[in-house]
Amino acid sequence: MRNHSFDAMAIIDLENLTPWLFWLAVTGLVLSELYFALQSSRISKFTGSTESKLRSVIKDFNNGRFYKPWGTPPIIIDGGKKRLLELSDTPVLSQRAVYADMFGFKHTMNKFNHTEVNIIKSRLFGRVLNVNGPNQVARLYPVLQKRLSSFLKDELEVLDTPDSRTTVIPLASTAKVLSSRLMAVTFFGENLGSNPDLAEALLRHPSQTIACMGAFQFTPSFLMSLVHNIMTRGGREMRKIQSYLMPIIDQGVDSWDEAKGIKESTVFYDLIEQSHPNRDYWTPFTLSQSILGLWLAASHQPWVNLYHILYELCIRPEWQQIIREEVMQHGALNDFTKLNQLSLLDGFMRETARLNSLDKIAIRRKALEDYTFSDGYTKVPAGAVVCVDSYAASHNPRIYPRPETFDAGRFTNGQSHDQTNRFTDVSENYLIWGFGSLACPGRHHASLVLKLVVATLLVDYELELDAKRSRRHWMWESFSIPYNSTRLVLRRRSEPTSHWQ
Ligand code: HEM
Repeated sequence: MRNHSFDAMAIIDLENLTPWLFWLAVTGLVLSELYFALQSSRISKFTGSTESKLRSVIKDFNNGRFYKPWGTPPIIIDGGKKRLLELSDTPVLSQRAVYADMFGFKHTMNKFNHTEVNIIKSRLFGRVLNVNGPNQVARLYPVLQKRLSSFLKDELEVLDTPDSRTTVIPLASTAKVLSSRLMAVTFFGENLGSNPDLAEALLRHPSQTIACMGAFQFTPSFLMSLVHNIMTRGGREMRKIQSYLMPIIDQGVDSWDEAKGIKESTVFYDLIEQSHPNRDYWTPFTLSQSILGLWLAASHQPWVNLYHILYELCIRPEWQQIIREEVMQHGALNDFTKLNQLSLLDGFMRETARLNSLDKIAIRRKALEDYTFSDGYTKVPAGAVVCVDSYAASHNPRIYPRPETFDAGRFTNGQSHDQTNRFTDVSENYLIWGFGSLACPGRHHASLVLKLVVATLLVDYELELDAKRSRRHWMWESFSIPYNSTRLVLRRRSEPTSHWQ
């Protein structure tokens, strides 16, 4: 293992924001908090309440309550399956427009057309990830095991080694780098995916995009391009990624130096092949630009899930033992099909996701024109964002008795009345993947990477939180964001089953 420091890691990595932008944002937030706090108090009570308002502003900032009080809040609708499908699949309620606005894709995705409603793209991604994906990830499993092994040996950022069996690592950044490295293999294969130059760009670009998303909230639109250029050093990583991909797309998959068998199982290969007949539309530039968007989708959620799964395991040591035994009894570590079938591991991950989703709202859509839902009542004006409350769905007591309780066995012991019970299932009572035809097509890839990491760590280590630095997450708007400071203690088990040859 070697000490390794990465500077583009947290989902909103404050160190990564240019300092003056950060302080500008903080000042803007404080002023706006004050403005809204004072505006909401009656003039007659103004002087009496000013002190307490000031105190609450300070308290909010101490508690990490960063948010954008002046933004128009999204319209939250409720509803069953039919309404969720209508929300998800109505073309004028655009998924892409929401994310393009949120992440400033026009800048962060190299001039991405942020108003397009692009069914061609969704179909291509769906076919590659959702239809072909499950078989492909299974074929890549041994390569991923190898990559995980080399990461644990050579790339783990070590904070402390109190004794020869114990290693202390940063939980959030390890989860982030590790899932990026593994996901890179599923996308770009063993050689290209492990190329250190590309791997770093693949790690940094999503972090920069998310940091830009934070900064864009305080940036007048005419300054966005400048801010983006400062924060990303002229879009260096974005251009680097495209410069690796475009020649291969242009010259075809035969020009790509990757072992046979591995190459054909990657997302990149499939994207090139499936888009080939339509190369006039999918030029090397357009396809590589879309891959940047796909990579963002693939990067920013899995690591947060990994963070929470490891955190939950740390505070439930009995479940470490239960899942470890399940993995070992089935000899599942070296057989992805078996690993994927383990119900306790899968149920633990689903329960973690039920209670710890990154976003408390789901199926965000922006109305490209005025829209009235088929009930005739719910009207959405053009430009508004409409969505559902995923927190409420996953805390419905009729579906999940004692919904606040973490019950890791819920999906095997009858304490869930949802019709689905798998981590990767899509359900109206479990919206982490969204719903309808645009539900996350990459969930099988995410599940593979998460299961591989969790099972491997459990077989080799006891997991603990470093009590001194174990804060969990803070809220930013509807997002719950892991703390960077949380430390994970890996204690090598006395009888490790050495599965690495
Ligand atoms: C635990 C990890 C992940 C979670 C929780 C997650 C969740 C989501 C959610 C909530 C959506 C939006 C659905 C909607 O708006 O209706 C989405 C979309 C998407 N996700 Fe994921 N995702 C994860 C991992 C991945 C991975 C690994 C990939 C790629 C390999 C991926 C690819 C996509 C794509 C392409 C879309 C857009 C779908 C479209 O436009 O048709 N996701 N994901």
